[in-house]
Amino acid sequence: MNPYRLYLVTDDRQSVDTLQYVVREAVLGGVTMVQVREKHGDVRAFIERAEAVKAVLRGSGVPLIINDRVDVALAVNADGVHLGQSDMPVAYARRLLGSERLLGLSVETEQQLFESESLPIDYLGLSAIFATPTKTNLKKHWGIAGLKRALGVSSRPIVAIGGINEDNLPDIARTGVHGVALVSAICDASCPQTAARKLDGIME
Ligand SMILES: Cc1ncc(COP(=O)(O)OP(=O)(O)O)c(N)n1
Ligand SMILES: Cc1ncsc1CCOP(=O)(O)O
Ligand SMILES: [Mg+2]
Repeated sequence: MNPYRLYLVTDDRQSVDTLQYVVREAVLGGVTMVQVREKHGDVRAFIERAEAVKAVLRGSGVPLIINDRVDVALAVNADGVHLGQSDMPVAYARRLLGSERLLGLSVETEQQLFESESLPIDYLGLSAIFATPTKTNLKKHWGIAGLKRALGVSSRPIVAIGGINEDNLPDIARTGVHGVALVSAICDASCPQTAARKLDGIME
């Protein structure tokens, strides 16, 4: 099973109850991986919210990934970490995480894409495919052409992220990309389960 196919990234503006509801429903709808992304609270709140998601995921077989923070991932015994270009360097993270946990890295430029080939990571987050209100401090929009180029260059699984929804997903899926990561298309949906199921159907 490809764990990257439909990758939910959580919305840190949602309450813990909503967070748990969204994750539970999204898993029922076919999400294959969940990342807890917290950009505003303190580390204590991050751990509490990660534990809340972990409780929902227990027994589902869906891996729990922590955004940005290796310490939080270790504290809650998560399945992996997703790092950005200004987070802990991946060589340090890999040493702390060991070889079993998943380690993902955001790639925002062609240069970073080439450099990533020699890094001890499991997958790349190609950031961002399209403009998105969810994250506005983006270096570049790869578009479909950039995604195809990256797939031709990288030997690692690629997860496309940024502005992806059910309207543009068919074009992305046709590139053969390993997975797509989404925040608003699932977290803001009136029924996250139905949304995830539709997106999963398109990825198939
Ligand atoms: C799967 C995935 N890909 C890219 C990102 C973006 O990470 P980063 O560039 O570190 O930005 P923040 O998410 O930390 O704002 C991601 N989170 N997940
Ligand atoms: C975390 C992140 N990294 C690059 S774009 C993005 C946000 C994706 O959110 P959405 O799926 O709502 O566009
Ligand atoms: Mg980050």
